[in-house]
Amino acid sequence: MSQHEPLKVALLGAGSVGSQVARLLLEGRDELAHRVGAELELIGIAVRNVDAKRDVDLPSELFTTDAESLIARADLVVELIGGIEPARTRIRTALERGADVVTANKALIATHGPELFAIAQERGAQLNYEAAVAGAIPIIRPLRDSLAGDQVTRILGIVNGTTNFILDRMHERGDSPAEALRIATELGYAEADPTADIEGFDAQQKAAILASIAFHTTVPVDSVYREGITAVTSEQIKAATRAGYVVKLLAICEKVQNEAGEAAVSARVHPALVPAAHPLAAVHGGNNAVFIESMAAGDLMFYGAGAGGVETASAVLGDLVSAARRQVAGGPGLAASRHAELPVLPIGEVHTRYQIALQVKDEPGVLAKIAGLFSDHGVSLATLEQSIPECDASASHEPAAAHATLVIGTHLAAEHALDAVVQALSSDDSVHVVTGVLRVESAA
Ligand SMILES: NC(=O)C1=CN([C@@H]2O[C@H](COP(=O)(O)OP(=O)(O)OC[C@H]3O[C@@H](n4cnc5c(N)ncnc54)[C@H](O)[C@@H]3O)[C@@H](O)[C@H]2O)C=CC1
Ligand SMILES: N[C@@H](CC=O)C(=O)O
Ligand code: NA
Repeated sequence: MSQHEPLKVALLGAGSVGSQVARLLLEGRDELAHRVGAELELIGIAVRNVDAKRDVDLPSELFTTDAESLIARADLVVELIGGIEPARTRIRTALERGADVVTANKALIATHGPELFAIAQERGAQLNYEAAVAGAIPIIRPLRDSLAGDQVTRILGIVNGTTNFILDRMHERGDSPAEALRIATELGYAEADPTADIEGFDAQQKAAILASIAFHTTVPVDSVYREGITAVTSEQIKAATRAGYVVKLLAICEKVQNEAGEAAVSARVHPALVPAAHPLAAVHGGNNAVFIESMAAGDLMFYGAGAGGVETASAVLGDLVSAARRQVAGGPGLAASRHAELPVLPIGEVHTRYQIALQVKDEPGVLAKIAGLFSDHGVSLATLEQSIPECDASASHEPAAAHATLVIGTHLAAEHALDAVVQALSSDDSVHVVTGVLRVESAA
């Protein structure tokens, strides 16, 4: 590993996201050091009350109420206190010192982004904010970097996990909005003041950030039309369901033409009916999804956890590692780290489930024999479907074809074991032919 000095990381805030960032930084210290080329040393966590009870057990000596002196010693500052002040002043101080900053604070980026980016640029520092929009989902970087050569025409998405959770609960379980919000808050999805979620302010800030990046334009938060979900009733949800729709809080950012036919930007956030068959209708709980339409790439879709402490911490750490790599390398850093050098499994050692179709003799004892061939190789059967071809008596005087088609589903098995079963089946005199093997894949 490189001999680069450890990089000092100051964390501001130890709430839902901050405490998870601290935990992942401490638990992943060695691995992160390999990825960065230097240790990421968590030098302290600035909080309001060092004795407050927290969900995550963190070393008490890390806590301080003196954020200023922590920032003064840091190479990288992670701001996770939220809101405008003192977050804005702390980030300004850090950037003015030349430290890189990572934040999840969409309220701040949407309202004071230009001022902070200007300081960052002037001081040669980075201000990363992937977690500010759609939590764990990589969306800022793809929009800003990967699509930098394309023309984005429209963004349509669910960008607030709390309201998606509430609407989903109202729709799926008939929960009251208040009960659903209580659970969303317990799960760490809601803002410190959940009015930001339910009245659509949070989604409005995210829409302003997305539209600004996508359309290379300053999109003030107040120019984004906003309606929250507080006026959505369970009767409306039921009526929407009957008509084949689902109610979702959408953020829609578009490149349009104004009445004079000139290019313009429109951004709005409001509840809307989405057809039940639309992919957005299948976004449940605290998840988010963002569709991007662009001239060259066409349609792209991003989906995943839009809220939650540990999920959001993933995006924060990604930003942190990226900034730290630049500090170590004096540039973008490693294109791809290879330090783990794990063995790559041959296909025979891969475990999956299988569906095997075969034609067998239609006679007594065959099924038991075939089941035996599977169990001889340690492959256990999950499903078995048998069909016998119908015989058209008027077309032929021959006896009915004495074979049956079997479709067998297995539980998880190693590929080499499955190969052995197929070989055994192929050479068994009860089997006419193994007609096909498909692997059955599903989410982990
Ligand atoms: N919770 C989530 O799912 C997501 C949150 N975010 C953003 O991440 C940031 C943090 O959010 P959460 O962790 O959920 O909030 P939180 O309310 O759980 O945590 C904020 C913490 O900062 C502390 N704090 C407030 N003022 C402080 C100060 N002056 N100095 C030190 N600590 C102070 C609070 O006591 C609290 O412990 C916010 O900007 C939020 O919008 C972004 C994406 C997802
Ligand atoms: N409160 C926000 C948290 C993530 O940005 C949400 O519910 O989406
Ligand atoms: Na994100």
